[in-house]
Amino acid sequence: MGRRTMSTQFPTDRVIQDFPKAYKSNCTPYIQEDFSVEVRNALNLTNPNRDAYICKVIFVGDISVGKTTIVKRFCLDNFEQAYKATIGVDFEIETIRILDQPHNLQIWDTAGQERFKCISQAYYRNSQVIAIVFDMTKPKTLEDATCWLESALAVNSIEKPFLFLVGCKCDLVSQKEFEIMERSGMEMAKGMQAEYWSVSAKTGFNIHELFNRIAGLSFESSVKKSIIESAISLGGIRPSQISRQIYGVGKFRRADGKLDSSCRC
Ligand SMILES: Nc1nc2c(ncn2[C@@H]2O[C@H](COP(=O)(O)OP(=O)(O)OP(=O)(O)O)[C@@H](O)[C@H]2O)c(=O)[nH]1
Repeated sequence: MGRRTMSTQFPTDRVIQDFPKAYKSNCTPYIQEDFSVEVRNALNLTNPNRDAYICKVIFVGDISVGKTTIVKRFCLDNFEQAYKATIGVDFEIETIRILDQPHNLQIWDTAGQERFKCISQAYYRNSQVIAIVFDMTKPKTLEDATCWLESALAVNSIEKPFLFLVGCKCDLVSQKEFEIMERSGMEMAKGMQAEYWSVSAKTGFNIHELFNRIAGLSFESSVKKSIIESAISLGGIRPSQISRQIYGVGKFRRADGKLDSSCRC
């Protein structure tokens, strides 16, 4: 289980005050650059002792691509060189303080082995964030990413989860290979309407940045959802008026800065 810390002793790497940025601004469908005014205003009115917002995050991808190692690097800050296959699923929970509110990331690390797929699929439901991991040294694992996305979406009850495509083990490739794989990964991510990240669980490159980004986007979405739910319960809004922007709906910004018309929304 991940590090649990009393709210008064939060480690600084678990505190977010500014909206976390994407790895590459031209490879994300989530174009928001700051917490919205409505979210900041709502938090000012929030009971400081309210329960933490909760976000379920699942990691999927081929066998041995680095899912467990990414999660362990973030939660425990360690790196295990020896490979131990995940049997079914593993679970970690990490609390991040965002704009002085606790936000719990429930992180589900699923098995890449085919024989465990039936078990792990049962845990895909209600995932606000789906992170599909591939191994930057193995192009086939990037090709398989769309299958992982389809199976994760097939059983997910959240209409528009945030999608991340994560290239792991970037410490093992040469600069040229890195550029080639990153370009392929970014193209794939764009087709999936996912945000792209290159990371190394060994060196720690981009690990905290990735999780902070996941936390920031999901927190904003959870607060907006609770604002709308309160408005519905007070009778000020009809369910049919609920904004489609609550979950991971977004637009791609093209290199020229314009919004891509191929977005899902
Ligand atoms: N050099 C390097 N090795 C890594 C990195 N990430 C993972 N590994 C190694 O790759 C192997 C597989 O990593 P895991 O995290 O167990 O892979 P997994 O995707 O969880 O695998 P399954 O449980 O079978 O689905 C291990 O030997 C790790 O040490 C990385 O960023 N760099």
